Amino acid sequence: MTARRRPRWSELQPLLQPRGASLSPTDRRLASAASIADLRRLARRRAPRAVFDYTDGGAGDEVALQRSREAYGRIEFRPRVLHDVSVVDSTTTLLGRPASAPLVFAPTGFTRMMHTEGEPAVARVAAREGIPYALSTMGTTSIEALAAAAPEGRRWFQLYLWRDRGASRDFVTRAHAAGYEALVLTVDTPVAGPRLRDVRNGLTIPPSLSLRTFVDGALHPAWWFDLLTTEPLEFASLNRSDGTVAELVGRLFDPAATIADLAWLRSAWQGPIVVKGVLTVEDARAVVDAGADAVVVSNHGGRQLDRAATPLEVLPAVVDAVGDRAEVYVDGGIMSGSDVVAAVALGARAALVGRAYLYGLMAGGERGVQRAADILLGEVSSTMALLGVTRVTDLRPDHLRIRSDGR
Ligand SMILES: Cc1cc2nc3c(=O)[nH]c(=O)nc-3n(C[C@H](O)[C@H](O)[C@H](O)COP(=O)(O)O)c2cc1C
Ligand SMILES: CCCCC(=O)C(=O)O
Repeated sequence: MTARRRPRWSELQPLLQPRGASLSPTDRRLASAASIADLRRLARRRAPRAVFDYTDGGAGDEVALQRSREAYGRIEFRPRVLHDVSVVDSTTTLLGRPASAPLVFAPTGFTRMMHTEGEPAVARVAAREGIPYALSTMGTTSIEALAAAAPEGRRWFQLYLWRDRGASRDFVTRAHAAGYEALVLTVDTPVAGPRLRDVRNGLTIPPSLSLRTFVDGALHPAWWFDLLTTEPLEFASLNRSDGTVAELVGRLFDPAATIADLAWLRSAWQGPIVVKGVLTVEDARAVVDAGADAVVVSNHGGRQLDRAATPLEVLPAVVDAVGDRAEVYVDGGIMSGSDVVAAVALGARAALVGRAYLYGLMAGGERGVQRAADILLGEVSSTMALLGVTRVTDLRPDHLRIRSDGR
């Protein structure tokens, strides 16, 4: 009979080490995030309140923001079983070029305020994952620097029309010279939406030092340290501009822009034009008539006109009206890959996400954005498989129904 040998300490040690012990604390936190909602919780802890609120918040009473999210909660899937789903292909084409999934990283202003790695981090993840990313006119990385950071990526440039039309023309010229593939003209921001959280927090761009921001920063030292050790924000379009978001919009954006400006843009830009911020069939028809190649059904993530229509609800009518002449995308409130699949089943060619990747960025820079992309793309594939669908083009409205009881 052999005696039972007592295990040696060296053999036990690996079992006693916490899982992922070789990872940095940030990586460990990110690895424990199983959903975009988890990344949001991490983001809330790391970022100063004013920065988190600017990202997370909406306009007015945030009714449009809430409704945009709730619309996805009303989706009930109708899975089809006993279909071979051993290989799921989430690829598609957007504006005539391949994308690994029907997903786009939406343009977001002041991204380096959320984390100093900023727009280049977002662009690198998008390039790695084979999805397009739109740099904002209000971005904090120049058009050229972003192109250098992700030369192989699908880069779009989002245009706000300036009062100074010479400056708008310059952005178009620079975007072309730097190899951007498409322009995204955002049309829902003639004036700033009333962002009440920003008013209450006293947010300025760049954040300015006051007792309130000092305390906010002191409570979030990691963010503060990063900010102090990198260069000041560099704007995509401006050398520098200070003020509240509403002041910047009032000073720079042209509230007199009309459909004639879209016609001008059509003549000035040879590549595809995406018009972002359409919420009615009438406007969708008008912008496609004026030369748009794609429209984004969007209420700007509930950040502009509060109680504006809910994008997912408007989507099918816009697809019916212009879907044969233009690609139709949707955004607002998308927090999972299954939301993306629902939007595609209802006729969207792609879904844009803003906050989903920004929560990742705030939680852990580029690695956090990568985590957000992994979560979203993984969920797109698993939702398709569970629905019994292996190709994006096979997603149809009859894969879901919309519950009217709100549960
Ligand atoms: C912090 C933040 C900044 C934004 N900045 C811009 C911008 O500069 N230009 C623009 O067209 N849209 C901007 N948007 C709107 C997004 O492009 C997109 O429409 C919206 O985020 C979609 O909703 P979601 O965040 O719920 O995904 C911004 C959104 C957020 C959250
Ligand atoms: C309003 C202009 C600044 C960026 C932006 O579009 C947003 O915060 O939603």
